[in-house]
Amino acid sequence: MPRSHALDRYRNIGIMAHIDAGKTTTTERILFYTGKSYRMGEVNDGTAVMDWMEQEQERGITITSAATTCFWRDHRINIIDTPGHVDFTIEVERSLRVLDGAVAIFDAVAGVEPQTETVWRQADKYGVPRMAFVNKMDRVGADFPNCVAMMTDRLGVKPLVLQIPIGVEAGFSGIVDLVAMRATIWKAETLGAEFEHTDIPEELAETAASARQTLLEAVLDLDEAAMAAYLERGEEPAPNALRGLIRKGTITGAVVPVLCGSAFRNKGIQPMLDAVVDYLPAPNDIGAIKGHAVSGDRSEERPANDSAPFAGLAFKVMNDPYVGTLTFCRIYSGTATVGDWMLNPVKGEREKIGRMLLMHANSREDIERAHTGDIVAFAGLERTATGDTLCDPAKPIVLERLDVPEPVIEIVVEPRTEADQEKMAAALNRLSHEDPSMRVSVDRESGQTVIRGMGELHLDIVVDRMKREFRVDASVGTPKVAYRETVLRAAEVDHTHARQTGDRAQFARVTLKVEALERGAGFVFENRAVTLSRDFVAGVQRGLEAAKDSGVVAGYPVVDVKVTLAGGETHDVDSSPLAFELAARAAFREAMTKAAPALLEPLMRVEIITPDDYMGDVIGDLNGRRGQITGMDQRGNARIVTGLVPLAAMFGYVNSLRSMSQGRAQYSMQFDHYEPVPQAIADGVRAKVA
Ligand SMILES: Nc1nc2c(ncn2[C@@H]2O[C@H](COP(=O)(O)OP(=O)(O)OP(=O)(O)O)[C@@H](O)[C@H]2O)c(=O)[nH]1
Repeated sequence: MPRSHALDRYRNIGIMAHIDAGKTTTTERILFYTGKSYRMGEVNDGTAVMDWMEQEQERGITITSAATTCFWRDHRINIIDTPGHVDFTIEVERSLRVLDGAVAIFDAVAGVEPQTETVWRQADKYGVPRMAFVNKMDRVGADFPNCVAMMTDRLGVKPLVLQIPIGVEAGFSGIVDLVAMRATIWKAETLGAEFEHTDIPEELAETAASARQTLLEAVLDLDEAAMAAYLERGEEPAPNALRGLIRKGTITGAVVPVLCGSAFRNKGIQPMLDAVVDYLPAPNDIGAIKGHAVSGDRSEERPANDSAPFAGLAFKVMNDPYVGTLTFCRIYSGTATVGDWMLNPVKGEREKIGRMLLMHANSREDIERAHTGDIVAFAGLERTATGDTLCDPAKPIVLERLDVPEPVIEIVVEPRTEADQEKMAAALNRLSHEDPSMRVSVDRESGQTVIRGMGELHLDIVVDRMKREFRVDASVGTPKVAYRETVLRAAEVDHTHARQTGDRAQFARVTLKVEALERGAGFVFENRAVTLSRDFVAGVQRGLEAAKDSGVVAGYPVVDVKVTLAGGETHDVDSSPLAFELAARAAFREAMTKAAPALLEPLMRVEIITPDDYMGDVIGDLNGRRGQITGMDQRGNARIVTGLVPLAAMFGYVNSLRSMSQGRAQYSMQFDHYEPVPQAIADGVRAKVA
């Protein structure tokens, strides 16, 4: 089966936005105009095509990213939906990891909101070229220039304004295209499917001319030859040449094209699709995909073409009631055919392609062959988890994994019956396969199952799915902060494990040093005991792996610590890997105790938007929550307060804020960093655990 479109006619894009900016509505409109969905869904009545998970419909938010394929101007556009809620960071990460370009949606009233900023930085990390769509131009208070100014201030980007709105709020009717220098007006009665091109309205002529000049200067700045032609001969690039220059600047990240519209009022979507085709990169614009060899650090890469060996990244695993496991994979090089064997080099397992599906928002299509640039779903793979590579068994490569954020909140779940116990274990195993940002562990002492995640909403949804999809009956504890432990100083201990059990003796002696590492460094082990055999060192490592799960302050996982095995002593007969494992565990605890152990708590970055009247109360309340105010700002007639507040003090904040402001203030919150807990609070946490 040949490919339907040449690789340069592919666009793998994501749509990113702050919650409620209108991502789902925009995606809906795209599917409508590209002919893939026959009924226009409305988020408000829960019929949106992309939001098909039960919980999503009930809660009216987009949780999982669905990949869908549509066609525009003889290009194949694969859209990967990304959630806007920060609790689903991992969904954003995994989408960004496989995208070639993104459309960022802004609310024309709110401008750049905190979550947009977060997602924007994540996209920076992956080097994803972007364009901006300023949505909701029909809303009261819509302010296009303000939104553009905020992109410069908050995101530090160079916005390239390609359109200006015609009218605003209820009078918003179309746009002026500054590249073609003409107006586009939508006919309301045809759900935005029809529009006409007209001359630029007279009252906008001057504004348009000056905006065009700004655009021209910014673009010419990117290309010396074009600039020379303009300066020396007064030649303005023709529209197509101008588009070429804009495309170049977008792909290098030098500029961010800015468009506007109103998805809800069916305006601005078709030019946005044109811009996706004109300015966002094709897979072959991105270059070869990088990875490394299965063993060792040797780097490897694969070119983006069908004749290279197959390599793809599994970026989403989900359970489908009809098909079973669906593994979404972005193909970076080569082709995949039903019946082929693939290697999962991370797991060292082979998987056979039994069935391959192309996903549309509300239907799926069985395909025999997939090509470079495609995003497909393999059905029935059992061993591959989110983030794993799939590749040609004869040419193994491991592609870079996703960054998985650390969980900050935890709950205890207890199955009601023995049968539920088994079902729960299976359900949690399955769910953590799908979602690497959710961690499950069993407390060694209490035997209780603990689920850790990114926020209250994240855990709510995990529990909800466990109950509904897997029919597990379980009691669920209240969410608690996922504390961590670390050390503030260094300490070295020498520990001997010598025990006589029956007629068998055990002996191991280790010298361990623990020291503090910077935040986010994790847990690092170094072996300097050159005389110890490899088996014994492996025993030490096993002991440390077990011991680091439960620190000496209150039994929380230990992070940002380096442990050095500085020396060891063996006995000819009585030493064994197990003896070293036990010695290391005891030595680690002893060393931690001597190295000023401390409890770490997650600090959240909080932004509150409140009417002036409640500003004092909001700040007073934040202070009472051990909050540290980091900024105050004015947006329109609202005040914006930003601060760092311990997560422990933020439970139930939504209700407090509501009653404090008569429901008029809003907030958003996201994890910032871990920090040592003040002594008095640490004592409280310890007392609760003991
Ligand atoms: N006035 C106006 N409202 C809009 C527009 N686009 C979307 N909305 C409304 O804004 C709300 C949020 O839109 P969604 O499309 O669900 O936003 P989202 O970004 O997908 O939100 P999540 O899925 O929750 O992340 C809905 O009530 C939409 O009807 C627009 O252009 N104008």
